[in-house]
Amino acid sequence: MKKPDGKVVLLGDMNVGKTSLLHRYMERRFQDTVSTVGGAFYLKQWGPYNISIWDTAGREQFHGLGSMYCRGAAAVILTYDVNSLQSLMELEDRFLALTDSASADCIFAIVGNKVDLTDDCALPPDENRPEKSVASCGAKVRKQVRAEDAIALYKKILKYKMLDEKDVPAAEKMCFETSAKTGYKVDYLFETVFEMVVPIIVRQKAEGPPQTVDITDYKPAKRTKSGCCA
Ligand SMILES: Nc1nc2c(ncn2[C@@H]2O[C@H](COP(=O)(O)OP(=O)(O)OP(=O)(O)O)[C@@H](O)[C@H]2O)c(=O)[nH]1
Ligand SMILES: [Mg+2]
Repeated sequence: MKKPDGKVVLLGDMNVGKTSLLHRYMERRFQDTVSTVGGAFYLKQWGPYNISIWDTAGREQFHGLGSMYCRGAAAVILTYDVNSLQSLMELEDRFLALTDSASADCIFAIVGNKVDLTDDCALPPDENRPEKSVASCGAKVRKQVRAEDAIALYKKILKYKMLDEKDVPAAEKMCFETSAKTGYKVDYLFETVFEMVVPIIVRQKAEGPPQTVDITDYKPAKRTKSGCCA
C-alpha cells in the first residue's frame, strides 16, 4: 500500500452524511450507508502526493477514537446537517477538542450537508445546480442552519486555536454547503481542501517524521542523592 503523505479527517455527529460525502467524492455515487464503526480511510492521489481521507464515526460510543484519528492531520472537515442546528452545536461542544492533536497549521473546513432537502430557491443559480422552479421548492423545508451560523463557528474555532483571522483562509472560503445525494459542491469541497493541504504536506515532509523515542534504548538515570535529604 502507498504511504500517505498527509491526512484529512472528517468529523461530525452521526447521520450528518460524512460517509456519504466520501462515497460521492471517491466512488462518484450516492448509496445506502450504515452508521460507521470506528473509522475507515480512502487514499487519494493529488498531484505527487497521497492524501489519506479519514471517515470517523459520529456515534458517541466511538468518541474516544476521534483525537487519535486527528493526530497530525493537515485538515479537518467539520460536518453538520443544514437541517439540524444541534449537529452544528455538537461540532463546538463535542468535536472541536478532538482536533487538539492535529498539526499546528491544520486547516479547518465547516460543511453543511443535505442541502438538497432544503428550500434553496433563494440561493443564486450555480453551474452545479440547475435553477429550480418556485413550485419545486414547495415540498422542501427551510434550512435550520444559516451560512452565518457556520461562519460564526469558524471564527470561534480561530479563537480556540488562538489564530489571527488575517493568517488563515477567510471564513467565507472555508464554510461550504453540500449535498452528497446530488453531488452539489462535493468536488469543490474536497479539491479546495486538497489544494490547501499541499503546503502543509510539503512542510511536514521537509521536517521529516515526528520525533519518536526508542524505548529499547532507554537507560534509567542513576539515582543521585538529593541534596536536601542526604
Ligand atoms: N437527502 C440527503 N440525505 C443524505 C445526504 N447525505 C447523507 N444522507 C443520508 O443521511 C443518512 C446518514 O448518512 P451517513 O453518510 O451514513 O452519515 P454519517 O455522518 O457517516 O453517520 P455516522 O457514520 O453514524 O457518523 C443516510 O441515510 C444517508 O443516505 C444528503 O446530502 N442528502
Ligand atoms: Mg459514517
